[in-house]
Amino acid sequence: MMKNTSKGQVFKLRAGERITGKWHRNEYSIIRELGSGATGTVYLASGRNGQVAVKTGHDSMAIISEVNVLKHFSRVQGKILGPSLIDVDDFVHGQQQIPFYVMEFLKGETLFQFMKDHKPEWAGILLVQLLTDLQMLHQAGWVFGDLKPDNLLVVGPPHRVRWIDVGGTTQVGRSIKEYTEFFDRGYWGLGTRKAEPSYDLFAASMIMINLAYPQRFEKRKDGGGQLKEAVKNSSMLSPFQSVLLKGLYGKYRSAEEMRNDMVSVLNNKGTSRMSAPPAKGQRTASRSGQRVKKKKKKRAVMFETVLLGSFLFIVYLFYLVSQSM
Ligand SMILES: Nc1ncnc2c1ncn2[C@@H]1O[C@H](COP(=O)(O)OP(=O)(O)OP(=O)(O)O)[C@@H](O)[C@H]1O
Repeated sequence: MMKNTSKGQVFKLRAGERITGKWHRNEYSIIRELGSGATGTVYLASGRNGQVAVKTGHDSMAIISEVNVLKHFSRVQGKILGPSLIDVDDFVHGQQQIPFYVMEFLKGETLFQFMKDHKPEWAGILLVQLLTDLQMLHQAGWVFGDLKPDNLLVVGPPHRVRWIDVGGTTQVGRSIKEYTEFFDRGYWGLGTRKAEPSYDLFAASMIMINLAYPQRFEKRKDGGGQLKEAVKNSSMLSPFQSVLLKGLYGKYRSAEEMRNDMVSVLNNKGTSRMSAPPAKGQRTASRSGQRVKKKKKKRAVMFETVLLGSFLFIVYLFYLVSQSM
C-alpha cells in the first residue's frame, strides 16, 4: 500500500484532556499533539512515570498490528529498536471506544533539523547507526519497509538515530506493506516490493540523497541513471558514492556489509584529509617571507589539530555505537 497522505482523523484530543484506559485504568494527561498520520494521532502526554507518547487511532486492526511490531522489536536480541511499548488499552470518548497504545517518548530532532547544525560527516555516522539497527532487524526476520527521514529521530547526546512509526514493518518474504515513492526502489525501477534486506538498504541510500536534496525530485525516464547522477553531483554525497550506489543497485547482501563499507569510507576520509600535502609556495628568502611561512605553518598545525580532533571524535562515536549494541 502506498502511504495515504490524507489525514483521515476522526477526532482530536486537546491539551489538558485526560484519558483513562478502560482495562488497565492507567490515566494519561494530554500535553500536546506530536503528529498525525493515516492510522492515527500521536500525543505527548504525562503518565504515572513521566512523559510518554500516546498513539490513538480509529482502526483497531492497524493499532493492533503496530503494537505487535513494537512487541517484536522489544525482543530483538534484547536491544530496543523502536520506542519501547508501555501500555495498550481503549478509552471511551463520547459514544466511541478508541484504541490506543502508549510508548516511550523519544525526545529528539528530525534528521533535517539535526543536519542543519552538524557537519556533513554526521550523515555518514547516522547511516552507520541506522545500518547497525537494520542488521539486527533483518536477522530477526523483519524488514522496516517505510524507511524515510520522517520515521527517524536523532536523540541524545550522545547522538543516536532512533526509529518511530513502525507501521510499515513487514516480515521477510512478504510484500512491502507501506511505502513512500521517493524511498521505494519499485518507483525508481530498481527492484521489486518484496520484503528483503536490500529493500531497506535502497531506502537507506535514498535517505542520504534526501539529506543532500531536501526538496526531493521527480523521477525521469531512467530512474537509476538519474540517482547515480544525483550522488555524483553532490559534494556531500560523492565521498560515499561507492557505498550509496551499491545500496541503490541492490549489491549488498546485508546491512552489515554496507555498514562496514561506510565505516571504511569514514575512516579513510579522516586519514586522507590529515595526510594532505602541505600548501605550495611557502619557500621565501626574506625575513617577512619567513614570518609568513611561520604563520602558515601555525595555521596548518591548527588545521591538522582540528582535523585530528574531529577524527578522534568520530572514532569515539563508533566506540559509543558499538557499546550501545
Ligand atoms: N515515540 C515517539 N516519540 C516522539 N515522537 C513521536 C513518537 N512516535 C511518533 N512521534 C511523532 O509523531 C508523529 C506522527 O507519528 P505517527 O507514528 O503517527 O507517524 P505517521 O507516519 O505520521 O503516521 P501513520 O503511521 O499513522 O501514517 C511522528 O512524525 C513523530 O514526530
